[in-house]
Amino acid sequence: MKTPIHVTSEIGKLDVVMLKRPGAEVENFTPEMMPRLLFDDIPYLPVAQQEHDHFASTLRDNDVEVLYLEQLAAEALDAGGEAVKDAFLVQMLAESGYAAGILHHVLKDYLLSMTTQEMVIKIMAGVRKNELDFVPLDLVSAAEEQDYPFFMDPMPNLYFTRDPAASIGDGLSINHMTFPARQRESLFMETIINHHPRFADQGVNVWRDRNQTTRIEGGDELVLSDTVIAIGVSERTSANAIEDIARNLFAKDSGFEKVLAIRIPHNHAMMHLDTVFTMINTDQFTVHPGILGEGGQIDTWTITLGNDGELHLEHDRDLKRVLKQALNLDDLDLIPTGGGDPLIADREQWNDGSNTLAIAPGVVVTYNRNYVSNQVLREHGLKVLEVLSSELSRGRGGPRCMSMPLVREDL
Ligand SMILES: NC(=O)NCCC[C@H](N)C(=O)O
Repeated sequence: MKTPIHVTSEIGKLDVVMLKRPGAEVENFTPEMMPRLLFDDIPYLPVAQQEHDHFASTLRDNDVEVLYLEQLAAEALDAGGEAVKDAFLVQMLAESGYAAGILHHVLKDYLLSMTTQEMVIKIMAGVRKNELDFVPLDLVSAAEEQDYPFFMDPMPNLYFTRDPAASIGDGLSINHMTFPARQRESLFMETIINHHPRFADQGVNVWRDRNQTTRIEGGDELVLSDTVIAIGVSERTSANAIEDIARNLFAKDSGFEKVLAIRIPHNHAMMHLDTVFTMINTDQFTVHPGILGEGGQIDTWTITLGNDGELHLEHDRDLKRVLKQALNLDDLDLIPTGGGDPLIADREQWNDGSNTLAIAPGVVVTYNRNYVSNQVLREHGLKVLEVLSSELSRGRGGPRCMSMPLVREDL
């Protein structure tokens, strides 16, 4: 059966992708809230939307079917019926701090007074206290910061559809994310997989669900081939989660036989592996020179299933050697962000210069602002499709972060 999720590489011709058009959530907050919401600035929404539409039309022009998270979520809830919508709301409210109590009921009634699509958009955008004709007088509310403007926080990072879930082979991981600002996001994807007619009962495997305590995010999950995935050991993805998903992939007949764990610095600029390293052709990768130590060294562990049924880990510090072995390549081209100039590399990495989205082998979508890295990619023979990036980049994610491939052609 052809499954609605099928991704056996980072670079196979992209057929179907899921995006989220930035909505009110990307400007519905104060500067004070930015660090907690993992944003470095407040985007100008109309321009962010224009830029995102340009990104989507670049993909459509290259024969990619573009689906939208916000639409799929509403369709899934409608297809599921009253009970599914109710259960979704109960869970979303619980995860927003309202498992019970008067505010649980007030917020639920408010959200249910809308159409399903309006409700989904409202949950994403956040619910401000001044929207409701209700002043809570209970003890829990009294203990809260009275001036705090929200009952339910906005989810500005939703347009980075890459992270709450990751397509791997004929399935996906639905992720338990690291920071509270993003943890509710994966509930939308779980709802879509379970109830949207395009995905429900269509043989989609969930390799790892969101009801886990260990942390993993899609920006750290790279499908290098139909047998190998790379996972960043990062600020957002823990070693325990990597071992857990490796065990599941090996046990569940996924086709994957090798997991390369790659340790990257743990900081906001390099929060995921795909902010510093992406695959762009059968033998070409972008890499931010700042993650490599002396002589291009970086800690990697190749994880396989040992004959004893336990995970077997092999440590190596030579990234090139590890990739060549795992992918059976004689040589490969690690293309440095910013052409290797440390200042340009740091500047362009900050604006997602390493975060390329391959839509076919050797064809990548990048932000236009990273003109040095883009030129270097062209010099290495890549076809580079540039998209607009003044406002979208303020959320600290690039074209790979803003896209969740659902179907790619096999290589
Ligand atoms: N895959 C990615 O690197 N996604 C970018 C996520 C940016 C977002 N502001 C975050 O900190 O989670």
